[in-house]
Amino acid sequence: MNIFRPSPDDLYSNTAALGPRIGEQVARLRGDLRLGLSAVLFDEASASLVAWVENLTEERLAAMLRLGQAEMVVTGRRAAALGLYSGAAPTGAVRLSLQGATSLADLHALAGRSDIAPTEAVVTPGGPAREAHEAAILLAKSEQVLPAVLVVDLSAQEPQIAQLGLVSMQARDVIATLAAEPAQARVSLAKLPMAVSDSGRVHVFQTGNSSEEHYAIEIGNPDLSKPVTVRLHSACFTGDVLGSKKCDCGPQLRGAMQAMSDDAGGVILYLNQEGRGIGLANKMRAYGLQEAGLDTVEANHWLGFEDDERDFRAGATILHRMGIRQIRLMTNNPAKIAILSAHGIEVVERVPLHVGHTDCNERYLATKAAKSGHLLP
Ligand SMILES: Nc1nc2c(ncn2[C@@H]2O[C@H](COP(=O)(O)OP(=O)(O)OP(=O)(O)O)[C@@H](O)[C@H]2O)c(=O)[nH]1
Ligand SMILES: [Zn+2]
Repeated sequence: MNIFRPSPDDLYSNTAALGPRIGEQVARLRGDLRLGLSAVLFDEASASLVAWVENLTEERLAAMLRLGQAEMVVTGRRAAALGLYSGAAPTGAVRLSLQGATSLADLHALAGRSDIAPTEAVVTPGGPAREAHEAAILLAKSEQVLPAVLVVDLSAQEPQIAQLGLVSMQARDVIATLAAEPAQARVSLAKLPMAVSDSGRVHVFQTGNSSEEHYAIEIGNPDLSKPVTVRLHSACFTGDVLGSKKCDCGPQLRGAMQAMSDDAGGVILYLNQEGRGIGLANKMRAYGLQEAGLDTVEANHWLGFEDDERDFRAGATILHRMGIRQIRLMTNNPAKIAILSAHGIEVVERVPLHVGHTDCNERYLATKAAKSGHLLP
């Protein structure tokens, strides 16, 4: 009789499969940093203890400061907003030396919290940013947290820190994982009668190793084998749900749905990239700054973000998964056409979508045309 007995090698590989893969380790890392825990990031020659300023508590800040000289790492955009560069802002992460005692309120103000009093704390540019610094900033952006990180070099204390159960990773692996386009798995699909059309279906896609979800909404019965009318829409809670007059999102969403229903149907890709990818909390901070006179792009920069932090590759991936190859794209944003085309979707036609202009969003739309390349009517 042939009895299967796993060899020691099989047993080892079976057990190894239970352990976290790199993408899963990054997911754990993001979870820990969001909780306000610190984590250890290794690069060429060093180990850095990193924590996001926005999520730090007084107690953990004090514990980090006791370990050694702490530095803050921000983006070039934020460093420029702090007045550290007169010319163009450097790209990527920038190290800042903290001079003297630094409280949590000081760090929050340096990070760009526009809702708290400005700080008297003095900062000066530090040495060149390392991979660990870049990784910590990318992680914060990926969780829609202000890109500002407290860092302590761990060269001396590494064995002591190893006892604490903090997540540790190679910075290079974090950077590579965050740059990769994650898989999109369709987890559910059901019919949904809507005001614009009795026939419609909602597909829910979940993104590998993160809590992100995107939706594809079929309006009517589009023939997916022919060029499909598609709207690649980014979530806007204030516009889509509240009917905000500060942007054109709500009217664009409803206008696209109506046009699809009036024609041969279509697909709305509703990507959860609130606030051009900076999240609702930061979008509201940006609105606060806009009340003080900044435009939509300047406000993003002031908070340390780029003009547009969205990754439209998810849109292309979802279209491929649905078997859609050719589209008529309803948009005024050439960047959307470029990314979809670069990822194997043929945009056979651009359908302009100029609706919802109000006195309140005149400056917003003019700024998008002037600075972000949006096409005018
Ligand atoms: N950061 C930031 N985001 C904003 C602001 N106003 C609107 N948004 C967001 O901007 C995004 C607009 O999305 P879309 O309408 O899909 O994109 P678009 O780039 O305008 O392109 P088209 O509408 O297709 O021409 C949404 O995620 C909104 O939440 C703002 O002042 N600041
Ligand atoms: Zn909006």
